[in-house]
Amino acid sequence: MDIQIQKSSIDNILKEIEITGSKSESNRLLLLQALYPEISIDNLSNSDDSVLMQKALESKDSAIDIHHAGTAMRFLTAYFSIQDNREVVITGSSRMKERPIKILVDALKGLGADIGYLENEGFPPLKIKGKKLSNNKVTLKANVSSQYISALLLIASRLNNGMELVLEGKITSVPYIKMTLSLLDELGIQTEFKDNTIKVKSKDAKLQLQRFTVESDWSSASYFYSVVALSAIGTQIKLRSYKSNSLQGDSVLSAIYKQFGVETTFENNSITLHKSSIINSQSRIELDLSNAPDIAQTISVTAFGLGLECNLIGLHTLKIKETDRLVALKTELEKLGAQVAITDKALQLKPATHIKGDISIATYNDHRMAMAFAPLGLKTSIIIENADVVSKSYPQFWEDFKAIGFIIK
Ligand SMILES: O=C(O)C1=C[C@@H](OP(=O)(O)O)[C@@H](O)[C@H](O)C1
Ligand SMILES: C=C(OP(=O)(O)O)C(=O)O
Repeated sequence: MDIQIQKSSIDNILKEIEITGSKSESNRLLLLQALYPEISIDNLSNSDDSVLMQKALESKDSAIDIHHAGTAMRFLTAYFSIQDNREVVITGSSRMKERPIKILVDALKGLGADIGYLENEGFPPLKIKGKKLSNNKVTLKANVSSQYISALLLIASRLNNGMELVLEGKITSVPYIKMTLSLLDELGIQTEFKDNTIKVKSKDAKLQLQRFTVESDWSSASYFYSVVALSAIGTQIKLRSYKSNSLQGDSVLSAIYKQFGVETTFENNSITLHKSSIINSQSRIELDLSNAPDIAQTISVTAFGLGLECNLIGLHTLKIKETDRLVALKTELEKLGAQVAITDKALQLKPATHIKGDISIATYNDHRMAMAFAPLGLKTSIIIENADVVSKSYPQFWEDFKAIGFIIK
């Protein structure tokens, strides 16, 4: 379903939105809950990816289809590798079959796992024969996706001798690794991350009953940051339920969006975003997003909407996400009149003086393409193709967008 967003504006009355739980925290906690049933989880994400993760963990089938859910694919590969005497085929969407998994599979095989490729070497679908893993030390490349590392860490405490991971190369998406380690620490699983080595102690005993409340999703909050940045001075939106000491790396939004004139106030488990200043059109946005890749699309579109120059680096993981996000961003921003240059890891946007109207934005089965471009409805009338892709991480997105004042047909 395509939708049309008419040129809209947000009034000055404070709007409040409750955003679903973090997809990253939820998918980790679901896997940990399968390993340690003493865990209970509040404010679980209602995203497609978390629903698919939960169903896969509950399923007794020998065939699992994880659709577009990358973290779920990687985490479940590790999980099924240690399910003794169970054989599973895990597959996904056609895009999932193009998203590399060899680094993780090689690491698991190094630990003793039995995993085979059913189509192309290095890519899903995989056939996994679960067994007890005999080794505990493995070396892997850390500059392609942190999801491989988190997948290993999540099962590490269930191995007889724990796990020692030696990470090669520049470690990417580090906050996601730290999130995994923090959750293990909260469970009383001992971990150590020093230089390029991570150690996790084995924990076979039962845990004390543990109740976790998932913080709301910061990547989803980015679209409201963009809305406030593109709105008039005085515009405010309140988002629940967030905290200042987040486990999510995308909470860096509160610092980044100051450059777009948006101030963030933390109070009683919520954040209020407030457009407090107009940004000089000569200013330039320069960011390294290797620790926060999921907000690259939002930031590029905000900068374009404000007519600012923007240079983003550290984008090397974007090519293997739901789509090649670098190419998708360039193609769709240029339809609107932008001038964009990309490499395999960087994006440069020239300051724009005009935004074309009634342009139809393709979304490439990527939720973040749909949500990142939507705030441009404050500047022009825009069409978002296959708008229901948002359900991958944020099923209520369009309802919430209407609730803050967007006119959607
Ligand atoms: O571990 C996680 O929950 C995630 C890690 C990141 O992936 P990469 O490490 O591949 O960049 C991020 O892009 C993804 O949306 C979620
Ligand atoms: C990259 C993402 O998800 P995944 O890798 O889990 O498919 C995302 O949500 O932006």
